[in-house]
Amino acid sequence: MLTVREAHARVTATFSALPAELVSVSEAAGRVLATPPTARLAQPPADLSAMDGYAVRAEDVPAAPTTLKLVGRSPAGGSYDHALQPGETVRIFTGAPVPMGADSIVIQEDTKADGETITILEAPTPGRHIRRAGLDFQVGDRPFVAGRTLTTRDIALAAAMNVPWLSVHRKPRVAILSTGDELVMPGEPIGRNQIISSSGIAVAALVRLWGGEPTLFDIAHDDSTLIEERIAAGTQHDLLVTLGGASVGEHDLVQGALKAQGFTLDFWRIAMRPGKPLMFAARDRARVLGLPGNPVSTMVCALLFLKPALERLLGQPGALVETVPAIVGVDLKQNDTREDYVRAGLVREADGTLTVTPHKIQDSSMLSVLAASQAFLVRPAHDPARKAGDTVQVIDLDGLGGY
Ligand SMILES: Nc1nc2c(c(=O)[nH]1)N[C@H]1C(S)=C(S)[C@@H](COP(=O)(O)OP(=O)(O)OC[C@H]3O[C@@H](n4cnc5c(N)ncnc54)[C@H](O)[C@@H]3O)O[C@H]1N2
Ligand code: MOO
Repeated sequence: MLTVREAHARVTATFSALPAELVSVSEAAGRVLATPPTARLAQPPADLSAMDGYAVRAEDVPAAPTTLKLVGRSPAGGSYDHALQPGETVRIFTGAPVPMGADSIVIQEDTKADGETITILEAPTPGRHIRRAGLDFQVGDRPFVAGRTLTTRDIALAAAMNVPWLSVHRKPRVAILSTGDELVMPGEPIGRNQIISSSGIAVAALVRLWGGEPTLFDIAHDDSTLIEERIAAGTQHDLLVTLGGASVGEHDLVQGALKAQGFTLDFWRIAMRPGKPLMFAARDRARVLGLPGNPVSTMVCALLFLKPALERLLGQPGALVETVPAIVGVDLKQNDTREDYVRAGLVREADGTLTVTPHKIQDSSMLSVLAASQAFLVRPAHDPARKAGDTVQVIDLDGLGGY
């Protein structure tokens, strides 16, 4: 059996960045940058006032109070186009250009206006309340790097840089195929021995969360011809994810169908729990990730293998999900030969340390336990027995942005 690390390395090695496309800056949040944009203007474009008040020459107001003559106005979006002369002041507003000759702004609270006579009540220091041209960014600045998943903060900056279009990687198109006679979609008529195909819905949501575009195929019942047809349709996508049918029972038909369609099975057994019957297969440019059917196994394997595969398609490194140290709350028995992803509660103590406590039941069919977990406690194969208080590694599920 392969280790998780070996399987991760083999999966990610076969994916590389999809081509770029242009999207409107207003649609670009959450997309992955292919080519970093360049600022097309400086911000601010000129020296601007940071306050509502009066533009002055500091040398005209060596001490307060001093009176100055009001000679004009500079509103945001307008300007006062004469040089300020000795003894003059201009009414100015936040975001408005500072008139030539002025070197400081006195806020209006520190002034008294009487017609065209303005009394300055606080002596300014040169440069006070002026934002210099290019303070935020200069023409030609490139504040982003390729491969960055654009946040709303990035979008604000790119828009301010006067970049209407951004070059991002095309979204990975992922087909999702659930197989099994027992499965129906939520809300459909359901037979006595049937269950809901929850995993297709969950994986489609994960694909969206991780930047891809899912297509949820109709459920394929346990019929090799039908499964083969769906697999053929799946090859039109960047990746086909199959759910279930990966194991060894005679109703587990996905492996056979993949072989019949000319796929080479790279591997189909991983030394992990849950998730042992994970499959990965390739044919030319087509890739199939076969996730095990038990719903918790599906979710664990999606995090470990599907997420990095999508990241690679998006021009990112596709590293294995990171673990962080935590203190285990109970004693743990020695682990066996499979790396364990134990569903667990996670509490952040007042001093910032994390305490992890495994749930009592670890059945890989139990979504209620998964949903009530904040962590996977990751136990390497052959991990020795642990005492309460020992340090272990965990995946912080609440830190995964909606997983
Ligand atoms: N003799 C053995 N039996 C099993 C082994 C084994 O090594 N030897 N492995 C077990 C493990 S571990 C897992 S995980 C499962 C995975 O098997 P499959 O990938 O073939 O999945 P299925 O048999 O089709 O289904 C398993 C289970 O999951 C439910 N399921 C399937 N698809 C969905 C879906 N889309 N949504 C919700 N639930 C789904 C299905 O109804 C079954 O209950 O095999 C063990 N057996
Ligand atoms: O590994 Mo299975 O995925 O134990 O349920």
